Amino acid sequence: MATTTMPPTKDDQLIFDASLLNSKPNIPTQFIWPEEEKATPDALQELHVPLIDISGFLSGDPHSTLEATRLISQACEKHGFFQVVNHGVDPGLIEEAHKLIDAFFSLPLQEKQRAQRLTGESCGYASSFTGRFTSRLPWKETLSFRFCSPTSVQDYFVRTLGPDYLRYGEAYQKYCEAMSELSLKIMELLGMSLGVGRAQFREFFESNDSIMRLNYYPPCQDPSLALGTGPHCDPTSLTILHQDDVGGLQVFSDGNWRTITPISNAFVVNIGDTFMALSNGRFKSCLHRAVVNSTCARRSLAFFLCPETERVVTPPERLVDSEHPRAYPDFTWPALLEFTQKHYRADMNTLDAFSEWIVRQTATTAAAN
Ligand SMILES: C=C1C[C@]23C[C@@]1(O)CC[C@H]2[C@@]12CC[C@H](O)[C@@](C)(C(=O)O1)[C@H]2[C@@H]3C(=O)O
Ligand SMILES: O=C(O)CCC(=O)C(=O)O
Ligand SMILES: [Fe+2]
Repeated sequence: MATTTMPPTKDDQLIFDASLLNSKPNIPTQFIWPEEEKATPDALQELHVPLIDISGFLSGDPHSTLEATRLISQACEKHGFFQVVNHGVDPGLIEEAHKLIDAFFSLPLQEKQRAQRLTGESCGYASSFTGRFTSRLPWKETLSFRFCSPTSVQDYFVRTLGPDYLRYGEAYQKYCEAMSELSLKIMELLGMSLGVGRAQFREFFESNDSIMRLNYYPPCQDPSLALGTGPHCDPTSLTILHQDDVGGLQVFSDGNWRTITPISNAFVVNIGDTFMALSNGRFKSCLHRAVVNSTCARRSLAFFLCPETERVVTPPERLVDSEHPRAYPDFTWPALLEFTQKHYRADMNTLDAFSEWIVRQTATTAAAN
């Protein structure tokens, strides 16, 4: 199979510039995924999951709340994935957030690089992950930023890119606030589904230190060899994702990759590793990936709910007993984040690898004292 190598830049750091790469007949080898991870035709089958209507729960209807918690338990015990509709988020906010993805990623590369994500950092602009990994690169560009206060997003855009980007800051600040509110409501439902009460996880995440990511997947001339986002479980707690109408998200369920067809009025929700640990392993962290296509660019908006930095991730007592011993050690979110940025490439085994790493670190520290 003929492949090209990545064009080197002046400081020898590889750059993913899709408009240049796309004009070549073949994709660079760094973007070719191994046979066992590539997109396969069976993944074209749809994953059948109920759309959870949360309007009844939001307005306090007990019957509808009970039904929502039943469906959520089923989905989270199985694959950690569901979709919500009638969520109350303003469609105009979502539309604006998608428009600004297009506006940002169509800027010249040099302008986007003013927000360049530094090695080991989780925020900023990343054109693929060329500086971080040398193989199995994702065919995408991303912009990630922190949401932790009523002005953090706004401040990020203005500080990093200048006052001309205030419009972006304001729009994404509002979007993150809506996502944070929605995720707290979902935390109430998750608490009820796990039988630990409505307040348990809502209080835990009330003041959160979350991450917002804009994903932009340019068309790829050979989509059967590449992946937009490789198979992974999100290390974060809960992901609320809105995909545009192009499609590309796939979830692993019952031993197969399955497609999640976009629904414009729905949010895709998935459990991440941190919540799997909080639930003592009862709810599964969702294994997912995104494929690319040869004709049109795809966008997705991902809000990753994360605990405040000093909060200890430990399951409620009610979820630990002799039949369900502790599945994971206590940790803080920054320790897991650092693990994924500096020591381990996030995949389907991140939480187990991290748990073993913590246990080893603790033993080493104890031996040294
Ligand atoms: C192709 C990829 C994108 C990703 C790195 C990966 O190899 C597969 C995991 C993805 C992940 C998950 C955790 C973090 O959100 C992230 C920034 C990371 O370090 O690994 C993402 C990367 C991404 O989504 O862009
Ligand atoms: O774009 C998508 O559909 C998935 C993105 C994703 O998994 C991520 O950003 O962690
Ligand atoms: Fe993800």
